[in-house]
Amino acid sequence: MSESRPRIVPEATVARLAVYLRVLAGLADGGRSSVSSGELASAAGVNPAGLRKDLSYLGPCGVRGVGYSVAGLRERLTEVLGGERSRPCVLVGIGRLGSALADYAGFASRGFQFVGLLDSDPRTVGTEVGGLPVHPAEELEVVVARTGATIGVITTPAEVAQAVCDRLVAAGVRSILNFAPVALTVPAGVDVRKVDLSVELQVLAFLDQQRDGSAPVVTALRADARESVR
Ligand SMILES: NC(=O)c1ccc[n+]([C@@H]2O[C@H](COP(=O)([O-])OP(=O)(O)OC[C@H]3O[C@@H](n4cnc5c(N)ncnc54)[C@H](O)[C@@H]3O)[C@@H](O)[C@H]2O)c1
Repeated sequence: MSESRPRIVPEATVARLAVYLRVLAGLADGGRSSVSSGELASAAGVNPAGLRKDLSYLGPCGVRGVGYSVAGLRERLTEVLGGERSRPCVLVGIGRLGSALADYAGFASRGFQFVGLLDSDPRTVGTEVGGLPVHPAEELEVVVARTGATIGVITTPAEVAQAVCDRLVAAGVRSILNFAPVALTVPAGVDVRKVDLSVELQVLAFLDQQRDGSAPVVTALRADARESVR
C-alpha cells in the first residue's frame, strides 16, 4: 500500500525541476529532439547523478543510451510543476524592480500572468506598465478578488512588506514571492519564496574564493552541499 503513496518532492528539487524545464524549452526552440543526461545536467549546472535523482520523482522518462526525449520530458515536467494552468499574479510595489518585472514578457510564456499591479504612490497610480494600469494600494483586496490572483509578488520597500503580505494572505493569496530584504511571517498553509540576488552573489563570491584557494576557514564544501546552494 505504501508504494502507491505519492512521494513528496523536496522544495530544492522543485526549483531544479523548473531549471530543467527552462533548459528543455531552449533546446526545443533550437530544434532538438533528444538530450543526454550529461548535457542536460551540465546545462542546468548540476551533476548527472543529481539530475537522475531529481528526475526519478517523475517516474520512468529516459531511455538508457538514448537519453531523454526533449518534448516528452518537457511535457512531463510541465505536468508535474503544474505549468499547464495559467497562474494569475498580483504585483505590489511598481517602482524600479516592480516595473521591470511587470514589463517582462517572459513570465507569461511560462504560465505566470500579471493580472493586477498596485502601488501607494499617487504619481505611479493610473500609469500603465506592461500594458496594465497601476491601481492604488488600497484596492489590493478588490483586485485580488476580481482577478482571482493566486500568487502575490512583493517589490515594496522592506518596511511595508509584512503589512502588504498580511493583506495578500487575508485576501486569499496562498503563494508569495518576496523581493524585499525582510523575512516574512505567514500562517500555516501559505508558501513564501524569497528572492535575494545578494545571496546568489555571495555564493558566487565564495565559490570563486574557494576555486582560487583563498577561502579563509572552510576550504572545501562537500559536493552535495555545493549542489544544494545552486
Ligand atoms: N531581491 C533582490 O535581489 C532585490 C533586488 C533589488 C531590489 N530589491 C528590493 O525590492 C524592493 C523594491 O526595490 P526598488 O528599487 O524597486 O524600490 P522603489 O523605491 O523603486 O520601488 C518601491 C515601490 O513600492 C511602492 N510602495 C511603497 N509602499 C507601498 C505599499 N504599502 N503598498 C504598495 N506599494 C508601495 C513605492 O511607491 C514604490 O513605487 C526593495 O525592498 C528592494 O530592497 C530586491
